[in-house]
Amino acid sequence: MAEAALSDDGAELCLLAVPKKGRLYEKCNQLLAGIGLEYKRAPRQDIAICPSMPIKIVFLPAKDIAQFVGEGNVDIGLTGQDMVAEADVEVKELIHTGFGKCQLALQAPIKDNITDPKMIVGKRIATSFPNLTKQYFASLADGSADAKDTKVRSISGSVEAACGLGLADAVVDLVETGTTMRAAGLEIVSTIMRTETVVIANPHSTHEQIIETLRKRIEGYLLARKHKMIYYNVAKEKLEQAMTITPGKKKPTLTPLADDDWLSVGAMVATSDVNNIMDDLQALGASDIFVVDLNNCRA
Ligand SMILES: Nc1ncnc2c1ncn2[C@@H]1O[C@H](COP(=O)(O)OP(=O)(O)OP(=O)(O)O)[C@@H](O)[C@H]1O
Ligand SMILES: O=P(O)(O)OC[C@H]1O[C@H](OP(=O)(O)OP(=O)(O)O)[C@H](O)[C@@H]1O
Repeated sequence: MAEAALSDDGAELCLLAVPKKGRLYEKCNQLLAGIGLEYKRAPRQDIAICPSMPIKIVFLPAKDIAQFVGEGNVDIGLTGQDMVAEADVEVKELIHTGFGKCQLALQAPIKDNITDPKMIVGKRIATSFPNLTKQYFASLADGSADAKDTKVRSISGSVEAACGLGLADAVVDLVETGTTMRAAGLEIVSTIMRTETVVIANPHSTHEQIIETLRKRIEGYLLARKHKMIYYNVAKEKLEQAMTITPGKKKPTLTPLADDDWLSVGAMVATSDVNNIMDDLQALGASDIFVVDLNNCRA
């Protein structure tokens, strides 16, 4: 266990790890701002203290976050499920954030026409996920002698280039849009796992209360990001139909208007549905339809 970080008054600080660069950096930074964790980070420093909570933020490579949270050096962190699986550590998965979605896939050159992952057993694989790759091939080969012959070479970046360079017959790497894969002349042979960014915590952390506060704040922030508030006026006789279009999270809020035959309705709606909902309400005869962004919320 690492030496505990202390606040000015000597209390132990909860360590929160976020990716220091790469794909997840910007999204995680927005999330920190959204949950009120402002911090000052000196140039080139990977540690920052939060004035508003007894928390020290550590900026680490996404790969190390899973390892450090699992081993208890850090209390809570944000990283990919792929990194957690690769590190093979025991962590509590607190929240699926819905961002950083992609898949870890076995990819081979299109020209080789590999139709079954078993065709790659015994060949050379390049990856930055050596543990998951070895496990995958062990399960594929059912313990046959060929499984041991599959050579897994660990490389840290630009994995897709390995086949073109003659270093490997196939690669295991992340695919989101497939642009990188196609540019390298590769195609997916099989999906090893689907992954997204998760909030993880060490199961034995002594900072249970702070972790719980962070969990609630992050959940509220993510819920707000996925929803908007819609407000509109509707004739009382159309209320029942309007409520089927906007049922709200529990129920919509109804407010009387100066005109006894009409009501004002407020309801939470999914961001992805908001335009269809406005179309449907307008077609029903609702008027003065407004949509308002949510900064944060609690269910
Ligand atoms: N193309 C992608 N689309 C969505 N999520 C991704 C993508 N690539 C990576 N991720 C997610 O982001 C995590 C970190 O990936 P990233 O490549 O940024 O890490 P890194 O290796 O630490 O950074 P860098 O590549 O800059 O060294 C991955 O473990 C995965 O969960
Ligand atoms: O399917 P796509 O949308 O093309 O995304 C996949 C690429 O994204 C990641 O790399 P990244 O661009 O983060 O850089 P890296 O190779 O340096 O890790 C991953 O390692 C792939 O190379």
